[in-house]
Amino acid sequence: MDTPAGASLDDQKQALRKHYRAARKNLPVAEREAQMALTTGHVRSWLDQNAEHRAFTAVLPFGAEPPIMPFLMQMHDRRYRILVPITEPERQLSFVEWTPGVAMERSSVAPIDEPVGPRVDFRAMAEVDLMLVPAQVVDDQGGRMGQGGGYYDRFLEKVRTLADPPKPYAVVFDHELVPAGTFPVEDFDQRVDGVFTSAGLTLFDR
Ligand SMILES: Nc1nc2c(c(=O)[nH]1)N(C=O)[C@@H](CNc1ccc(C(=O)N[C@@H](CCC(=O)O)C(=O)O)cc1)CN2
Ligand SMILES: Nc1ncnc2c1ncn2[C@@H]1O[C@H](COP(=O)(O)OP(=O)(O)OP(=O)(O)O)[C@@H](O)[C@H]1O
Repeated sequence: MDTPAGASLDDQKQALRKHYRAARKNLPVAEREAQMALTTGHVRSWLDQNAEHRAFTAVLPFGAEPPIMPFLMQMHDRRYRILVPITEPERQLSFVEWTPGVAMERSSVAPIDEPVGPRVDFRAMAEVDLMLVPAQVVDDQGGRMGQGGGYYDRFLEKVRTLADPPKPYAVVFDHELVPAGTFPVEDFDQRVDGVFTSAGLTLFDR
C-alpha cells in the first residue's frame, strides 16, 4: 500500500487502518461467513485438543469484524467459558463472562455495547486456555495492528507478567495476514504468537 513519504508513523497507521477497514467492508458478507466457518473450525479443534480450563477470550464483533457469533454460541453450548473485553478508563480492559442473551450496556468510554456482569482483570487469564485477539491486520512475524486504542497492547503487556500466560492468537480474514514490513510495528506493539485464518493456525517463532 502506498503511504506518503515523510508521513508520521501515526499518520501511516491511520491510512493503513482506513485501507484495511474498507477492504473488510468490500468483502461480501457471504465470503466473510464462509471464511469464518472454516477459521473457527480450526479454533474449535485447537481448543478441543489443548484446553485444560475450557475457557477462552474473544470479542463480540461489530461492523465488518469477523462474524464469530455462531462459533461463540456453539462453544457456549459445548460448555466453554467465554470472556469478552470491557473498555475501561485510560484504555484499560477488564473482562466479563458472555452467555447468549446476557444483558448489554453501552460502554462508558467507547461507542460499543458490552455485557453486564462481574468484571475480572488480567490476572483471570491464568485460568484461560487461549486469548483470541482482534486485529485489522497481522504480519508473518506476529506484528499486529488493531483499531488504534492500544487496549490490547496494554492488556497483553500485563498478561505476559503472569507465570504461565495463555497465548494470544489473532483471528483475521485471509487477506489480512501479510508480509512483515507491510505496516509499521512499534516497540509498544504486542505481537501475537499465532493467527487463525481459513487455512488454519499459523504460528510465529519468537
Ligand atoms: N469487537 C471488538 N471489541 C473490542 C475491541 C475490538 O477491536 N473489537 N477492542 C480492541 O481493542 C476494544 C474496544 N475498541 C474500540 C475501538 C474503536 C471504537 C470506536 O470508536 N469505533 C467507532 C468506529 C468503528 C466502526 O464502527 O467501524 C464507532 O463505533 O463509532 C470502539 C471500541 C475492546 N472491545
Ligand atoms: N503499553 C502501553 N502503555 C502505554 N501506552 C501504550 C501502550 N501500548 C500502546 N500505547 C499507546 O496506545 C496508542 C495506540 O496504539 P496502537 O496504535 O498500536 O493500537 P492498536 O494495537 O492498533 O489498538 P488495540 O490494541 O486497541 O487493538 C499508541 O499511541 C501508543 O502510544
